[in-house]
Amino acid sequence: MFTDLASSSASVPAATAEGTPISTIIRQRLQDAGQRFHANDNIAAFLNPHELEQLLDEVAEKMQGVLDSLVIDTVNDHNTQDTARRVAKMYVKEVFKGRYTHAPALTEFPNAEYLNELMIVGPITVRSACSHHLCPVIGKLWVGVLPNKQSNVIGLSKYARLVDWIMGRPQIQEEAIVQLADTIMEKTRPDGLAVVMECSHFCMSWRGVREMDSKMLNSVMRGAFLRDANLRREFLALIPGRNV
Ligand SMILES: Nc1nc2c(ncn2[C@@H]2O[C@H](COP(=O)(O)OP(=O)(O)OP(=O)(O)O)[C@@H](O)[C@H]2O)c(=O)[nH]1
Repeated sequence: MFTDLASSSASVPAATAEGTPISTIIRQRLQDAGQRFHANDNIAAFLNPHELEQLLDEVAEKMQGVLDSLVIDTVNDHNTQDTARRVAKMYVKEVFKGRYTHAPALTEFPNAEYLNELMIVGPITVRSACSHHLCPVIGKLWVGVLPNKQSNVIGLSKYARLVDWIMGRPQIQEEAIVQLADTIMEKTRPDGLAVVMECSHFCMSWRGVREMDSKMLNSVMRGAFLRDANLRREFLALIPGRNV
């Protein structure tokens, strides 16, 4: 089970300690609140809005240190002069922004016809990075939902927004799919939920074992999909062109 820090109501005192790195201040808040801050945890509730810029500045400074240690002449090499800041921006505001921003708002519509038929959305693009090497993890996933007759339904695009939020953190695929399923269950309370994910891990192709074609496939079934083998079969049979 993962902690959704974004939905917690932790109070966030403003940074006061002059000269203390902003990451130290944020980490202290998390520790004081007893909150986990693994790579795939969301810590938005522990940051004041302006602190994201301060965090970006700090990461850029440390990234410059990495480039210096890699013996890259960032002063004279026109290609790398702004690389430290570019990489910091990419981490904090782009590829890992799912750690630092609150969950997307989910527009709900009344389930006026009390529908509870199977609905599938996908393929939804997965863009993430592995927690081990911070190498890209790129793929797609499908979500199957058996809505509850009494619950509201959410807008279709919101599944893709939730995927973007959960995958926009350093992840491992096994934990990512569970985190996503837990979040969809918590926010929509369907009778059943199925998720299938298929990803290429660049840590296995670009580097390391350099295996270009292998992918990781995994699935999570909840509620009615766990109990009903026919529903499971129907979902898996309806996923269009998964292997194309
Ligand atoms: N189970 C799982 N493993 C992953 C995932 N993403 C990356 N990995 C693996 O995590 C492992 C990290 O292994 P280490 O042995 O610590 O790192 P390494 O020495 O660089 O390993 P190699 O990749 O084999 O060169 C590698 O085997 C990766 O393939 C994921 O989503 N799930």
